[in-house]
Amino acid sequence: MRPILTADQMRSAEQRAIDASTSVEQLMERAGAGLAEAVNRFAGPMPVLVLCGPGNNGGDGYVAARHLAERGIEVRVAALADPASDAAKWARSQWAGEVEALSDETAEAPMLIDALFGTGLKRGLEEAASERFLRLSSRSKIRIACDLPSGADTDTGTLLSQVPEFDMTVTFGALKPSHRLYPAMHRCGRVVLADIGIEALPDWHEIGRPALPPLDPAGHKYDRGLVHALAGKMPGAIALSAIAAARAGAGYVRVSTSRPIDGLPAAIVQLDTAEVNDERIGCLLVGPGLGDAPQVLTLALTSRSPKVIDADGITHLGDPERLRGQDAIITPHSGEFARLFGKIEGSKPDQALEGARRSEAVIVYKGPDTIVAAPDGRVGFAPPAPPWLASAGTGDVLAGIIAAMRARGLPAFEAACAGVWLHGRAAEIAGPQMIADDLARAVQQALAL
Ligand SMILES: NC(=O)C1=CN([C@@H]2O[C@H](COP(=O)(O)OP(=O)(O)OC[C@H]3O[C@@H](n4cnc5c(N)ncnc54)[C@H](OP(=O)(O)O)[C@@H]3O)[C@@H](O)[C@H]2O)[C@H](O)CC1
Ligand SMILES: [K+]
Repeated sequence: MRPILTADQMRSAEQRAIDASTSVEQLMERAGAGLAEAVNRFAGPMPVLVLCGPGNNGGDGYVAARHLAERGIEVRVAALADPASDAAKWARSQWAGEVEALSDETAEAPMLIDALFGTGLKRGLEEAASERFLRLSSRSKIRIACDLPSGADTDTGTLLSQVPEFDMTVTFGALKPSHRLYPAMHRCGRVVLADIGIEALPDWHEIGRPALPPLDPAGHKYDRGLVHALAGKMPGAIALSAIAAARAGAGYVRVSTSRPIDGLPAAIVQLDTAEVNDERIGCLLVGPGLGDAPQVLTLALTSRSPKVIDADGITHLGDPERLRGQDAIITPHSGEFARLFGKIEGSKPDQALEGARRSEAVIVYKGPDTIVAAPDGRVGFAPPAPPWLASAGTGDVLAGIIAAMRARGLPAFEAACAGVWLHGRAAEIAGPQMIADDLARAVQQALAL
């Protein structure tokens, strides 16, 4: 799993490396060399224009320019301003070529490397600089960002000025929150992580392929996890969740429903009773299609089993403190999150963490940039998911997959992360014209790959 550090945490990690007798220039040399290596592998020997800013991001740009030129690549460098830091001055002094001043006359090149600003960006780019940056990037065939696309705030995903779409972003030591937060994440292209020898042991990471517990050859259906779903007024939604839970490998899926649900596979058992204190339940699932039936949520909260609470279940909670001691995972989108927790300041991960602490629940905060937050401070950031996931019923499928992961024995945070990853992978497999029913079936393939 790739670590994620905020700008401040990155500066501290850099300082620890410096205290352990690595110089900033050494770190910059590794960063620029890593950038050049990634550029060369990704795009091959294409003429390059490197735009360098005044700080250390610009310094990385000068180093990369030198390494690319040493590989025989045609490189031009245009500077927005003179280097302001000692390390950037050093990097520029090592670049033997010419440095043009970035102006309206600067000519484009087939490849653009943006080393204007990185984690030190404090405000949007000035108008003239922004126009030149956008003009040159629109005229290049391949755009590569050094550390971050210039204009993207490091920690929040916000764009402080206009940011073009990049093909690749090469970052150093750890990813930054904006590589995985909307809207900045969708400007980064592929995010490549170069090792510069700093240690990052963070609580935040990018969600990767889950490690699922191996199946016991002698295990029975309860060992593989019993998901018990509680239906409400619109049983189609809980049917999608139940199918997804079964396809995600739960050994047994049961649905308590007051009326028979059409179209459920025969393997999913329908019950007209709701014994929620059966100790064999690995995960209780409530909320999809619940509608105006808050008593079903109240019943679920009397159970000692782990639970996933989604959709109307979240709406009926009212007070997040009801979740304390419940071993719950909740899966709100931004509207549900705001209704449950009210206004919380800060970035999306800051808000999700505050919500997790208040409720003692693991929170899957959904959106174009889904994140998972745990009360102990861990945050998982989903890799980009296909845009066609935004269709009816896909949230029900996610809740079902997470319930299956929990019932299969993963702890709450890991189960939520695994569910989010499998959901995105299943959407890629199901393809752009998928409906939620296809997504539920594709979970099976996502697990097998
Ligand atoms: N952290 C590490 O381990 C390493 C990081 N590297 C690279 O360094 C950058 C971060 O470098 P830093 O110098 O801190 O910041 P930037 O290069 O992003 O920019 C800072 C300079 O830019 C000025 N500034 C900020 N915003 C603007 C703006 N909108 N317009 C004009 N100028 C701006 C700022 O000046 P101020 O006077 O405003 O403070 C600074 O001069 C990181 O992203 C990596 O790429 C190292 O190379 C290796 C180790
Ligand atoms: K940059």
